[in-house]
Amino acid sequence: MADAPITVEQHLARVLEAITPLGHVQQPLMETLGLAAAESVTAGIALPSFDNSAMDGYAVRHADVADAGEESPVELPVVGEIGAGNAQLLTLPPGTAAKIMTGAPVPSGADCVVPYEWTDHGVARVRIERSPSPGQHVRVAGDDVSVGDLLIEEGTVLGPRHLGLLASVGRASVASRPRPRVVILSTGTELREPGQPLGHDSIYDGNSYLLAAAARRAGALAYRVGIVPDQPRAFLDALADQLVRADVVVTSGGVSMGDFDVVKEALRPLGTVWFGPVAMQPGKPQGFGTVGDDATPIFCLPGNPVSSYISFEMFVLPALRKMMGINPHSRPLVQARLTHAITSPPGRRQFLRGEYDAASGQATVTPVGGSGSHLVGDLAASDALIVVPEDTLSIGAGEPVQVIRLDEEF
Ligand SMILES: Nc1nc2c(c(=O)[nH]1)N[C@H]1C(S)=C(S)[C@@H](COP(=O)(O)OP(=O)(O)OC[C@H]3O[C@@H](n4cnc5c(N)ncnc54)[C@H](O)[C@@H]3O)O[C@H]1N2
Ligand code: MOO
Repeated sequence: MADAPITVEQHLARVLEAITPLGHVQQPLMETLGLAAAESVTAGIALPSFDNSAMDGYAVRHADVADAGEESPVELPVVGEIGAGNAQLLTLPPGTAAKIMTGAPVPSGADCVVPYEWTDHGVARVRIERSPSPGQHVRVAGDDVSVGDLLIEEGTVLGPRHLGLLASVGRASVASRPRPRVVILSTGTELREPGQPLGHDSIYDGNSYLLAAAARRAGALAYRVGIVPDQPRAFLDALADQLVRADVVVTSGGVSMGDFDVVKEALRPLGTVWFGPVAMQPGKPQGFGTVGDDATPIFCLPGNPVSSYISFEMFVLPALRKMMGINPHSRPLVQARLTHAITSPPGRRQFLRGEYDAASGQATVTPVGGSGSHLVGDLAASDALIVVPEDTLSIGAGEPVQVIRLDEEF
């Protein structure tokens, strides 16, 4: 007798309950791209940290050049040159000018900068033909960031702009959770590595690439283990070898009703991994539990490639995001109008592949290929999943549907 299927929500809830976020550590900034900050960061210094010039030109006192014009130029002695990172002149005497470069500190006394273009470019003396307004071309200390400003809130997913800001205030590291290490094991005696010759009854192992790439895109470190044949001993040996470097294990294949369903056969006796059907298509046969001394979470995904990938998106991705402290865990649902009618089996939530188009102002989604869970060509040609509820048997063209966009950051 087959087990009664559980819902997608029940399975996801069970998975997320078993997953705990990884502990956080200070990591060098460049290691944290795409990770969530595990601390709120405030500014230890102001930005800019000193008044500095926005132009290459001459630092002056406004009072000395207020009357300068093309017909009435003002001439001032040049008393020094201030470079960015090379500032000796700290105070500008009245009635003088100092050459100053973009980013260099404005000496005390000076209150504006005359760009080169408004002068004769003089070295010992300079002729100024136009007056800046008071403060013009001076970037005032703290006009961007003040000491104590909140720069990054805990939970922020760190992108290039955040890392640039953290570096700009002198932070070399930030507390963040490490990337989960995901070990991917493809099972199947029929599998061959890409690049190797294919027999009359063998196929290439696409799944471990699909899953490893999906894990890496989620921000994890993915370790793709070589193909494991349909022998429980070989599978358990490979698993034992890999556990040392795994925060999560993902297997593909060997979980349905066949005579050689290796993953189920090997893990069921442990009693720590649940196997059963989830009311979805593709992705009905699923396994989830823990293995090894550290109770490492293990996802046993079905071998059909589309089933494997959709199972990853629905269950593994949210788990990885929870481990990384990234919210939301699951991809958002968006609405779109269906361009072509579809049908769906009763009792299972169907995830049809589709192409999403928001260009016309009103979002639409076009089904791509059929519902078969072996259709990798159609999977690659799609960028969205059309979610058809369990009790819906058909949806007409033009009707609204819920869609999961697969390539969007969220
Ligand atoms: N009698 C039943 N048979 C099947 C049922 C069922 O309920 N009763 N469920 C079907 C469904 S639904 C799915 S999904 C599959 C899941 O099967 P397994 O997880 O046991 O996977 P395998 O049998 O090992 O492989 C299925 C299919 O996928 C191909 N495959 C496997 N691994 C890879 C890989 N790494 N790269 C590319 N392709 C792979 C494999 O060759 C098979 O064609 O079971 C149905 N059967
Ligand atoms: O449910 Mo299976 O996962 O159709 O291919």
